Amino acid sequence: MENGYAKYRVAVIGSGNWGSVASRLIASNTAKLPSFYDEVRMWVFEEMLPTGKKLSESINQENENCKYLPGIKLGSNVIADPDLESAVKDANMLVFVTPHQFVEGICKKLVGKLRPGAEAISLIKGMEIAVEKFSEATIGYRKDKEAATRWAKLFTTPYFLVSVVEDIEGVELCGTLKNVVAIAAGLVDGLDMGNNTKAAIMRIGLREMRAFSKLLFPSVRDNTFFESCGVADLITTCLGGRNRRVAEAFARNGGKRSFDELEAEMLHGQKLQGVSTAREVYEVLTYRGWQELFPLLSTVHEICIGQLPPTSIVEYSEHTPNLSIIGDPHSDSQAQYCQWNQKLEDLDDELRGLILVVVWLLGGRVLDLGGYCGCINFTD
Ligand SMILES: NC(=O)C1=CN([C@@H]2O[C@H](COP(=O)(O)OP(=O)(O)OC[C@H]3O[C@@H](n4cnc5c(N)ncnc54)[C@H](O)[C@@H]3O)[C@@H](O)[C@H]2O)C=CC1
Ligand SMILES: O=C(CO)COP(=O)(O)O
Repeated sequence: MENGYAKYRVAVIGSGNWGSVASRLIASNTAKLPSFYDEVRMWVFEEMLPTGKKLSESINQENENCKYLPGIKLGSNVIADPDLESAVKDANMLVFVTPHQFVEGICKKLVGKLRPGAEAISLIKGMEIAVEKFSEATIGYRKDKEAATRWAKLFTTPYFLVSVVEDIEGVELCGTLKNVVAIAAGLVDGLDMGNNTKAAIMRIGLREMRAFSKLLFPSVRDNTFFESCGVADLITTCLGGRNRRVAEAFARNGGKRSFDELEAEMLHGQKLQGVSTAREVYEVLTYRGWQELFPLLSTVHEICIGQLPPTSIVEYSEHTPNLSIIGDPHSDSQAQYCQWNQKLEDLDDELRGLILVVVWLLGGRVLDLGGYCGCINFTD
């Protein structure tokens, strides 16, 4: 008996492409592991199929999600349930896997409806695992390694390796931000600029992902970007994902057809995350005055809303004098900052914080990256 529960009961909230894959994966484990109930309830956002049948009914009859994961059996212990409350009411392990724009509304409906002590995970990673090709993922956790390991057990199969990392914000931001970089990669493809340019965009994108994450959350670890959720997911999404594909079409059309229009036409109900994420990131950058530090992330949004042409994706670099300060504090060209940073790093946290505040009050530009490095830029 763990956490007061004899057994764990899993509900999956979402039944799109990844939601269906995740349900299948989990159900293959719950059927085998004695600490879990076999049944996995999958909440389905109800839709009418062209046949006139409801999606949830079709899934339960065919054991297949013919709209979002056709041709793959989910496992007889996956039960589709269009009623959110009923799908979660007995569960003590909840797996959230809907497009992020719907999460808030769903959570509001769940208030007061969950079992006390229920745990939840948000899924942000995944590849072609429904057909059992080798793949991997990362789970971020804060403090409770035992719970993280339990979640990893629920997902791990011989073809899907799951690691756990004590860096919840880093893992979350990797999954979020790489979709913006994937838009940039797709634009490069649509402009027929070739692999060297695309590799450069991916490198700059990864660097901005890391810098942005560390500025927002100083606890974020460098190593997280070398886990599956970082560089591996970035590569796969930039080579083959939906964001990349739709961005390529956007660039081929010279930006004349909107992302919304292309998404509806090309994805048949699946949702892009990169365009709305770019907008949300841009809001943070504008609010904090960080736009020029993150030219790639900023430019993607400005292209998406038609403020800049798709070609701008490769035209911003000359305006980026400060990026290396954050992305690579040890680069030769930034020696003066490094000296400052090294001195700051040697100080204890309180004193360093005090110095940074004083510099800020004197009008200097301060980037406090916590234990990693505190940066002062007097020249901006
Ligand atoms: N497909 C993939 O390979 C991966 C996706 N993810 C992430 O998982 C999340 C879910 O993606 P997918 O499962 O691929 O979904 P999807 O993009 O394949 O499907 C869209 C889903 O949204 C549902 N939906 C539409 N309107 C809705 C509404 N008003 N309220 C609630 N749901 C609504 C649809 O019924 C469908 O289930 C996304 O954040 C995505 O970035 C993460 C890893 C891999
Ligand atoms: O969010 C996703 C994977 O994490 C899905 O996006 P892509 O299909 O563009 O890779």
